[in-house]
Amino acid sequence: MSQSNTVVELIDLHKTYDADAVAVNAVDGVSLKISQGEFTAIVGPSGCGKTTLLNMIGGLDQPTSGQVVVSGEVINDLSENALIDFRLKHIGFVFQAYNLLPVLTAEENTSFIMQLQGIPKAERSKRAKELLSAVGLEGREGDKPSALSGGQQQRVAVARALASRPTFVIADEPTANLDSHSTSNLLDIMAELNAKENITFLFATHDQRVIDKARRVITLEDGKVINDETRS
Ligand SMILES: Nc1ncnc2c1ncn2[C@@H]1O[C@H](COP(=O)(O)OP(=O)(O)OP(=O)(O)O)[C@@H](O)[C@H]1O
Repeated sequence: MSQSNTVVELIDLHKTYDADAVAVNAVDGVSLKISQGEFTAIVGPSGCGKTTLLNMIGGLDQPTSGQVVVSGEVINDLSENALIDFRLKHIGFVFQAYNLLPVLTAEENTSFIMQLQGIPKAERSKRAKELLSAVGLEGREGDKPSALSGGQQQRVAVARALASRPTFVIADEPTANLDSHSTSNLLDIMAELNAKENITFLFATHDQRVIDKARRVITLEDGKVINDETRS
C-alpha cells in the first residue's frame, strides 16, 4: 500500500476524560492508517471508544495527545475556523439520528453544504438530484424529512454526506434506527458508491449486517485496537 493513498493516519492517539475526578482513557494509544477506497467498520463493546475515535478523526473533538493526519495535514493544530473549512472540504458525516433540517426538503438538505461551499445554485441542484437518484429517492426531492421514512431520511443523509465530494465519509451507527430492509438497502447503496466512486467509508457499528459488508474490521476494547482484520 503506497503512502499516497493514505487518507487518514492516526499516530498514538489518546483521549482522556475526567469524569467525577476519575480519568477515563476513552481512546488509549491508537495508531492506524485508512486508505482511499476502504469500507471499514470499527467495532467493539459499548463504551470501547468508537464514537470518541470517529469524532477525533472528523475534527469534532480534540485528542488529549497524538495526531490525526488527513490527506497529509495534521488537523489537531487547526484553529476552529480552519477546522470548519477542513470538515466542509474533507468529511461527510452520517449520524445515527439523521440530523436533517426539518424545514428543508430532501434536495435542500442535500444541497446545504454545497451552498456553504459557495457552489452555484444550478450546479448544486444538479448534483443534489443526481445523488438523491443514486440513493433511490428520485421523485422525492421536494419532500421534507417528516414525509419520509427513517430509511429514506438516512438515505438523504448519505446523499448529503457525499454532496461536497468529501475525502471520506464517517458514519456513526448509521443503521441503528433502521429496520432490516432499510438497512440492507442503505448498505447496498453505500457499497455501490464505494465500489463505483472509490469513496472511503468508515463506520462505527454494532450491527452485524454492516460488519458483514465491511472489508476491514477494526476491533476496539478499552480504547485500544485489539484486532485489525482485512478480508479478501
Ligand atoms: N464527554 C464525555 N465525558 C466523559 N466521559 C466520556 C465522554 N464521552 C465518552 N466518555 C467515555 O468514554 C468512553 C468511550 O465512549 P464512546 O462513546 O467513545 O464509546 P462507544 O464505543 O462509541 O460506545 P457506544 O457503542 O455505546 O456508542 C466511555 O467510557 C464513555 O463513558
